[in-house]
Amino acid sequence: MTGDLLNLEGVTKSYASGGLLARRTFNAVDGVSFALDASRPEIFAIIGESGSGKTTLARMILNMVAASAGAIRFRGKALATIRGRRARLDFMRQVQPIFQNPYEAFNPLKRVDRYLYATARRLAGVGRKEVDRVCDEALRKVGLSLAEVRGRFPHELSGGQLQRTAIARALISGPALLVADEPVSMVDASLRMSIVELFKALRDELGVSIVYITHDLATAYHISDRIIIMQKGRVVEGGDARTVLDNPQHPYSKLLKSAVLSPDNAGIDAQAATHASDPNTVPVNVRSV
Ligand SMILES: Nc1ncnc2c1ncn2[C@@H]1O[C@H](COP(=O)(O)OP(=O)(O)OP(=O)(O)O)[C@@H](O)[C@H]1O
Repeated sequence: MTGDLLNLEGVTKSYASGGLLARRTFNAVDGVSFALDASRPEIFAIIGESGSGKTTLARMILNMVAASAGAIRFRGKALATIRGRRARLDFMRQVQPIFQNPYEAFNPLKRVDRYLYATARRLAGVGRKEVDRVCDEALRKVGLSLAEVRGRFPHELSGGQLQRTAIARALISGPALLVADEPVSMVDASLRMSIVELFKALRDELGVSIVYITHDLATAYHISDRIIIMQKGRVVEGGDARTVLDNPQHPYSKLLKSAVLSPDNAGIDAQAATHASDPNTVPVNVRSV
């Protein structure tokens, strides 16, 4: 397929802040632009400290929150124009979320296979007789099987197994894009690399693109094709992951780099760079890098 899978142009999200008497607005996300090519599946990392706007951006890409300005297009269609149940379901089939905490994503009182079955039946429209096979296939793509998770409650699986199950669930509808918001930060450090390695396999074997949101530079360096670095809602630097992280230009990126680079350090985060702020930073259009 040619053209952009995902295209963001000047995407901004404003919120009100302050009390009634000192009301003002601030931009949680401020003029972010980038595009993913439909013909080249990739892992695109969005990196930044807490409060830099990553989750807000993810929620806009998932069409859970509307942008205040700018446009997000998926396969050429502006998300703002998606109306009605059918169009929403169609979008959800193609763009699936992976959330940070798998124990929050699954109700503790509900068996996890119920989620897989419901997704297969309702979202992917799988017939009753095919449900087991489809769920098993999705689980096998993440290194599990239906036999391993059938009848289990969330607490009966490890954090890593549960996050894999969440990824399997996201794969059932055959999405072209996964938006993974801090998908390994609640997973044991020893299992993180195996889950991010799984993203690489999904990219290479299934052709799925992944927006990987993280403050963990080690995993981002290890698996990403391209990255953007966000600070206070703005993109301060972006481009090829290795190029940016090997030779960062922005003071904030330089501090991030000084914190981590080895995959063995997969727990070090970006918070150390909190003070590398430069309020005069000009937003970067990643298309041009
Ligand atoms: N619904 C909202 N109303 C008001 N402010 C909000 C809302 N959602 C987010 N914010 C603010 O927007 C800014 C960006 O938040 P966001 O959660 O996107 O950052 P983040 O980079 O994902 O941080 P974290 O890693 O801690 O989740 C923060 O200052 C946050 O307080």
